[in-house]
Amino acid sequence: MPQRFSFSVNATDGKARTGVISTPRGDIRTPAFMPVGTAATVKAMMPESVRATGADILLGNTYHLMLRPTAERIAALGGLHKFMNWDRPILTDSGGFQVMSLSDLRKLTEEGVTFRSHVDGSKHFLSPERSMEIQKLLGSDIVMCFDECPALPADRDRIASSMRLSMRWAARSKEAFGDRPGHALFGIQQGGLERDFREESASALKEIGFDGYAIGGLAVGEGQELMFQTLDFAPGFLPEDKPRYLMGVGKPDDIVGAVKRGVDMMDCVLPSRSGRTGQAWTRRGQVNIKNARHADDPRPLDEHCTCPACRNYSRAYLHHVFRSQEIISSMLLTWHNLHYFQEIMQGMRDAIAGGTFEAWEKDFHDTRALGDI
Ligand SMILES: O=c1[nH]cnc2c(CCNCC3CCCCC3)c3[nH]c(NCc4cccs4)nc3cc12
Ligand SMILES: [Zn+2]
Repeated sequence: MPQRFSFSVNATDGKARTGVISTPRGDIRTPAFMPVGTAATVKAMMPESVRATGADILLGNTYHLMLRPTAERIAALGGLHKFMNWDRPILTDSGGFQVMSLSDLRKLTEEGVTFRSHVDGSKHFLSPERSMEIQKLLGSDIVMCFDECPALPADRDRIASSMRLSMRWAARSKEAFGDRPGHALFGIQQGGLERDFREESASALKEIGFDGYAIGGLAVGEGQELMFQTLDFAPGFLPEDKPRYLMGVGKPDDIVGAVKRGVDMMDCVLPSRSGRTGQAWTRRGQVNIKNARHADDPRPLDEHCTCPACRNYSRAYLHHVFRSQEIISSMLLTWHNLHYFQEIMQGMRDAIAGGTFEAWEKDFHDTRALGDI
């Protein structure tokens, strides 16, 4: 078991790369999709089920865990891996993004952010230093810098000043992180949709030096076309030999387009959250199991899928348990969606390794165009 954190690119096809991130807690095959484990659980899934879908790594949520049960309590209980019974790699976010999108009564200064908990209104403070301390208490393997993600649309001055604040916070994050062999710290590129600010941000991060580089500030309402337009240049400013993590993405076609443009890692609540709302993602598009058209349908969600939901249950059953708000509904649809997202990642890893990414992408889009049967 390696005691260090390292990344090796094993094959490329155009800008797309496939490789492995080695960590003391196990390998992460890239391109990788990271399921979100918000309050120390991937909702409606046991950890062994998450592993069975093909996940090598999952996300822990600093904002939620610092409020409840607190990072100190998780540390006293042996850390997040032990607490949630997941012994493979965990990436934790810095908490900054969620503070800005979930909490109220926030005050943002150069120092950091003070805010009130959305749980009980108690007062809290986050800064690069406090975020590093919390993520260390949680014991995560990949730590994210404390950054600010500006809401779009924003004018160039706002984008520039926000990005420069995040770069100062990145330097403070690195300083506070210290030297932790086997643990990684990822910087986060900002700069909105602006080529010059993306380049300035990448240069600042490379100067500081990180184990991996995230692309932040996207998937915040700009739409797929503008996101792809930005991804046509933003990853290229980052080091080739380090992992690139696109934050908060996305729908299956967003994920494919991002990998095509050189992204190695992604996270999104979509497969788990939409599973709980009855939305199934399949190779032929989305299936809303709530729709009456499924009530008598004996077929599986997706006859090609090997997940437990598709192997053992009919659409009629899934329709019934969703309508009846049975707990198994969230379990089966979440399992299916995570399984399908991991299948897309495995398909791309194989296609890049075989130099057939273009053909794989064409088949991916043609099949979705057929629509659900
Ligand atoms: O610049 C960013 N800096 C830091 N985090 C970002 C995130 C959160 C990524 N998922 C964290 C997870 C941690 C564990 C709990 C779940 C989130 C983003 N998510 C999105 N889009 C999806 C969006 C989600 C919500 C609104 S937009 N763009 C993002 C941009 C940034
Ligand atoms: Zn399935």
